Amino acid sequence: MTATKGLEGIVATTSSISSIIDGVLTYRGINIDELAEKASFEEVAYLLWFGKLPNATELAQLQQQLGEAAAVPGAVIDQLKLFPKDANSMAVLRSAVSALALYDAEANEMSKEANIRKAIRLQAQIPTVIAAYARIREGQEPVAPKADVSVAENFLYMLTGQTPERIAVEALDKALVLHADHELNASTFAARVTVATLSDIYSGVTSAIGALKGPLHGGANEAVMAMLEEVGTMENVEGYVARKLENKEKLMGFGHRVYKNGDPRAKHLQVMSKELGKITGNLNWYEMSVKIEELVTGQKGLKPNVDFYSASVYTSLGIPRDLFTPIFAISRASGWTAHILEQYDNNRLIRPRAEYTGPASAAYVPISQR
Ligand SMILES: CC(=O)SCCNC(=O)CCNC(=O)[C@H](O)C(C)(C)COP(=O)(O)OP(=O)(O)OC[C@H]1O[C@@H](n2cnc3c(N)ncnc32)[C@H](O)[C@@H]1OP(=O)(O)O
Ligand SMILES: O=C([O-])CC(=O)C(=O)O
Repeated sequence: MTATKGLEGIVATTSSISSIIDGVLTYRGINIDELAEKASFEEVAYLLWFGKLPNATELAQLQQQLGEAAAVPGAVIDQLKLFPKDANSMAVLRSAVSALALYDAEANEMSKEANIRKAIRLQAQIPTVIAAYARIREGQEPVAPKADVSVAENFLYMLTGQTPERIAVEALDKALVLHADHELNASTFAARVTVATLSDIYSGVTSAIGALKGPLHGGANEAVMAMLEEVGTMENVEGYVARKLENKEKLMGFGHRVYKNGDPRAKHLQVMSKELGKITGNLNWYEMSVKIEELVTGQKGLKPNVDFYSASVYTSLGIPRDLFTPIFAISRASGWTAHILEQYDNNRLIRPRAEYTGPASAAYVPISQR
């Protein structure tokens, strides 16, 4: 038995939800480039869950279900109020999703219908929890969700209490489409491993949030913004990149386990970053990002991944840095739950082996002799 570090190249399951073939990403066979231009996040969530694009009635029904489910139990809001005000927002989300299960009468109901209802509830409630905590920590009351607006609009509305600009809603919606699913990424794998024990969907999503939080995965978008803030101005870019490369340190938002010739989602976020920078009158983050890309790709051959330009996009939308990874979770909740449903449909316990590297045989030494 020989281990493959990081399971690189190991095909661990079959899935019909999304594919990465020759660097092309599809959701249910539809190219991400087309979805990014034409589909709403709700259409994409429907596509991931049900395997086909919704017709107008099906889409309206899903939008209604999401709107109606968006309010979270008061007990969960009360718990958010008890959390430290300086807690990590992904840790808050992980705890809150776990808490949501306690107030869902169907939490441990394992029928397919119940699991679809819970997937929709989770999708609807995750943005509410994130926005509520963002306000609570600032000493403000949470804003109740609207029942008749998109996930993107509702999130921005709940953050500020103001109706967001159309352009902001469109940008966030597109970002949600781009992040919705990505084959067997680490957080989705974590979700599938958890529910393959026949544990419940909340446990699967809680595991996934824990995995997404790390800076080698979803947490990279916050690390990118931290880098841009540290660099500060265009004049500092060259020195910063040179230092990082010289010290063999990672440049956040670059590289990918699967894409070696570039992440097809990055170009959409780059365009959005530029457009939003023009609208806000601050192209600094975008221009520094372009310069960093030029240097890192030129000198190291590494291409930006989905997290790289999303950092400047979210900053231009006025979103605080520590909500970037939670926003990723809003989107990826659709993919996680689609994968959980798929896992339940054709389940087998996921239990690989480890190559043992410890001593072959060791004596038990009584405690008095150690
Ligand atoms: C949504 C997402 O999860 S996208 C990924 C988000 N994560 C990041 O942006 C963090 C920065 N990137 C990375 O850490 C990595 O590229 C990962 C984790 C994404 C992929 O990791 P792996 O597939 O294990 O690649 P690995 O770490 O083996 O890298 C291969 C080589 O490229 C280098 N490399 C990879 N990414 C980077 C980077 N961002 N900066 C500098 N060097 C890098 C490695 O140091 C390694 O060099 P070596 O062969 O000289 O030792
Ligand atoms: O697939 C991966 O390894 C990481 C990634 O890009 C994602 O989850 O979107």
